[in-house]
Amino acid sequence: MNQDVILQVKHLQTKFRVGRKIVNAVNDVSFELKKGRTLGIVGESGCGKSASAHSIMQLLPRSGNITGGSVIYHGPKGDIRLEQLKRNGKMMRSLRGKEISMIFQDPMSSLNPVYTVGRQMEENLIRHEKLTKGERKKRIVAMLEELGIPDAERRCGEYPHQFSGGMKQRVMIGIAMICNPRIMIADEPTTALDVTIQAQILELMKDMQRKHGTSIVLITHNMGIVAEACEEVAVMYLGKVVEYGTLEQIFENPLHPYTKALMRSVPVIGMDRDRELMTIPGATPDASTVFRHCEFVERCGSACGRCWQEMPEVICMADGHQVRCLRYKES
Ligand SMILES: Nc1ncnc2c1ncn2[C@@H]1O[C@H](COP(=O)(O)OP(=O)(O)OP(=O)(O)O)[C@@H](O)[C@H]1O
Repeated sequence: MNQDVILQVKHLQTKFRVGRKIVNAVNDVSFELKKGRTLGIVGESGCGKSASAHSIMQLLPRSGNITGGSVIYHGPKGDIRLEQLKRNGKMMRSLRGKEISMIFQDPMSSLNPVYTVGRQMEENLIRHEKLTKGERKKRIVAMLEELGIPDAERRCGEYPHQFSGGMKQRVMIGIAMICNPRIMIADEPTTALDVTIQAQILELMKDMQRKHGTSIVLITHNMGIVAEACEEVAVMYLGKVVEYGTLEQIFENPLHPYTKALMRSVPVIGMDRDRELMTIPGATPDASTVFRHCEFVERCGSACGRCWQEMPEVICMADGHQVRCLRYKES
């Protein structure tokens, strides 16, 4: 095993039961998170990004279950198989918020409106650290200052509705970072924010990473955000990782037609001004469909007869770049 890897997801499978249907939300997903780096998980809505994150954190709802594969956390006390832990067992509770934290897309629904911001930041400290009330207050104020929230001492006594959207998201980062976790999973942390604030929040996360050495999994549907913030990238489509590599590999030599389509769908700094932004035709199929051929075939501009007959396996290039496509050379 590579010493630099902190989290290893191998052939993970997660299914949801919806009535009599089985939804294959995560279907043979593998990736590695390296220490102090940011892995981007990117793909359209419904491709299984959040289900992957919730599987790692053991935060799946009752209807969801990990049915295969493994999630190995290389922690300070040795390796822990997270998928084997009870969702609310002692070990998982001791890791969640302390060593592995998560920030969610919508701060409004994640922050509790009836508690002050300081009280909500204090919760993780009470749970995981042996500190006096005064020491906790000091840590919270220092964290809010680090997050660029002016007048931190006073503001930690205020309620979420007294904060702007961007400030609320800073608080969410504060809650996630207060115990200095080794891993932070950020699920679309900037989606609800306008573009300037988005950039500030991303910069702030990178800042925190530089200062604290945090490893980040950044979930997004936006290739522009991947380009700005990530070092490694997993592109997901319908529960599978269809392309995986370093940022350079993915951006300089995209191999999967879906990755290429995603890139054409967002403006990226430096792109030709006259180039039109494209949408990907069609919609993601229902995740309960059982496929015997490539899941992307109906939306793919490069598909051939074989693509309708065979399920592509992962192909690994000599430089480690991976793709799940029969036509990656031709597309
Ligand atoms: N609680 C649930 N019950 C049933 N199906 C679910 C549940 N949560 C997610 N799914 C299904 O699992 C699949 C993956 O969903 P997931 O939320 O992981 O996608 P996503 O890529 O995170 O999308 P988004 O960007 O919209 O958050 C989808 O088909 C979705 O409908």
